Amino acid sequence: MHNDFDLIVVGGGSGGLAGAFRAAEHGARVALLEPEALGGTCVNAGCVPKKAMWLAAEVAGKLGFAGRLGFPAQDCALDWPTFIAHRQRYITNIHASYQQRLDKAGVALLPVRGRLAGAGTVECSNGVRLRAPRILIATGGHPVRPDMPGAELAGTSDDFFGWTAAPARVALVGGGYIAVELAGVLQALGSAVSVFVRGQRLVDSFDAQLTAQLAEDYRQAGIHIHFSCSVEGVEKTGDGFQVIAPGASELVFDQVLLATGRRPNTDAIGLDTAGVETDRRGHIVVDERHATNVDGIFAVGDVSTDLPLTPVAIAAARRLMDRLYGNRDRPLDPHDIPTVVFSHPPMGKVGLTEDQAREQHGDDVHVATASFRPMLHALVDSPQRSVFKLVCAGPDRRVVGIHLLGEAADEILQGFAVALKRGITLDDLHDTVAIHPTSAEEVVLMR
Ligand SMILES: Cc1cc2nc3c(=O)[nH]c(=O)nc-3n(C[C@H](O)[C@H](O)[C@H](O)COP(=O)(O)OP(=O)(O)OC[C@H]3O[C@@H](n4cnc5c(N)ncnc54)[C@H](O)[C@@H]3O)c2cc1C
Ligand SMILES: NC(=O)c1ccc[n+]([C@@H]2O[C@H](COP(=O)([O-])OP(=O)(O)OC[C@H]3O[C@@H](n4cnc5c(N)ncnc54)[C@H](O)[C@@H]3O)[C@@H](O)[C@H]2O)c1
Repeated sequence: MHNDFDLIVVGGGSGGLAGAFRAAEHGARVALLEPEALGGTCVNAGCVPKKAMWLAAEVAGKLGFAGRLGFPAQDCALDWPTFIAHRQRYITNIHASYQQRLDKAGVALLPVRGRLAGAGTVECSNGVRLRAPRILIATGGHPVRPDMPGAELAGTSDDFFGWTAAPARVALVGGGYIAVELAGVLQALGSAVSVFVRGQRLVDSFDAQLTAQLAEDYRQAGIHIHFSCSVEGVEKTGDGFQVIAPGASELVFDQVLLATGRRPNTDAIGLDTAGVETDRRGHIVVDERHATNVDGIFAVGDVSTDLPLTPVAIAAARRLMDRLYGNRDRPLDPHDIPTVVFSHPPMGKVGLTEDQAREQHGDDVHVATASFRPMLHALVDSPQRSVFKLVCAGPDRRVVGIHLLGEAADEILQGFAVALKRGITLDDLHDTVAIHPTSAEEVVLMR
């Protein structure tokens, strides 16, 4: 049977683009199917616009300190339209850069939706059928709305990125990455923020001691967090929206955002036709080499059972293409993946939390913690505290977890994540001379 391409990639987000580029580098003839803007969630409605808003919020926080440090007081309110023009120009440049790179790499970019029509065949939304011996599914995911009355009155993170002003009163439903990140941004940019969390703590995949401090930092910043509070619906009132939840009956909001998780984009992509297996939440089941149960069909990124983070999608796609076309087989290690919540302050982790370490190593766990005020916060007498924590295990006190909450945690973690992966011990950290005065030095000084 005639093949049009060596590889068809369905989805031009983080994973799909990385796979298309790497396969083309190895000489494969690649078609990339993407009906929307290049870059997918990360570039258009995720990491990139979110980080831009986070940076604006950081600047707002610093401007708030300026008056207390002796700088002349000034109006710190953000002019959203101006900032958004900068944000979107940055994103447009990313699109242009991807387009140029695809052209240079000889990848055929087709602005269509794809669906599997049997092994080796993809049917495009314009009716064209393409054939290739290998297909990569990288269709990502979308926000879910809980099944409750009035859910359609609320927005999601996708809607947030369309806003051109900070609403005066915002409710966020959820206690995960997105709820915590958007709560911090909106409060810093002038909204009065309430967060409704079903459970008893924020981002519960992170260390409990750090998330408790983050909740306290948010409380000090004026954010109202309602823990153990299940939202049962949203209603329109005279001048806004009400969240139906215990203790919320008096509260009215201008906007309600649902940040209650995401689902994979697996509907209508022909998985049944091709016989591709999914798990109970609809993610495509892949093995450690990102192969599905069907020969020649692979999946990476949020559509798969992998951790839904951009660098994971990219690393998985590159390694897959190195194996398929470059004769180099290095499966992605799913352990010890560093990750940061862009809260205010940011919170990062790599490896095991203290609880996980105790489950795996019993009593043979040593924990070192530092809780301190970063210098700028001490200078302006702000109550915000940093909490850093090392989790070590075994007789040689190998570092199995690093947890950082505080200014610059997002930038500090990456280098220490390399060290953890290389198997360093607490003694190795103590043998390293500190850089003073920094927050990072606490990592090598903690006992
Ligand atoms: C608000 C928010 C903030 C985030 N912040 C971070 C962060 O700071 N750091 C981080 O690491 N991760 C972050 N993430 C997660 C990150 O965005 C995702 O893990 C990443 O984008 C997944 O990449 P992907 O390639 O799997 O899917 P996506 O980037 O979602 O790309 C999928 C692409 O497939 C296309 N597509 C869908 N169906 C079809 C079809 N049938 N045919 C053709 N194309 C199709 C879509 O249009 C889309 O462009 C964030 C996510 C959100 C929502
Ligand atoms: N900085 C980053 O790297 C970053 C930022 C944003 C998103 N992401 C990725 O995207 C994924 C999705 O983010 P997210 O925040 O949507 O999901 P999440 O899984 O982090 O959090 C979902 C939250 O919603 C709550 N929830 C679920 N159903 C609910 C309901 N019916 N009512 C009330 N609460 C409910 C959960 O308890 C949880 O607190 C993350 O897991 C992460 O991998 C990463």
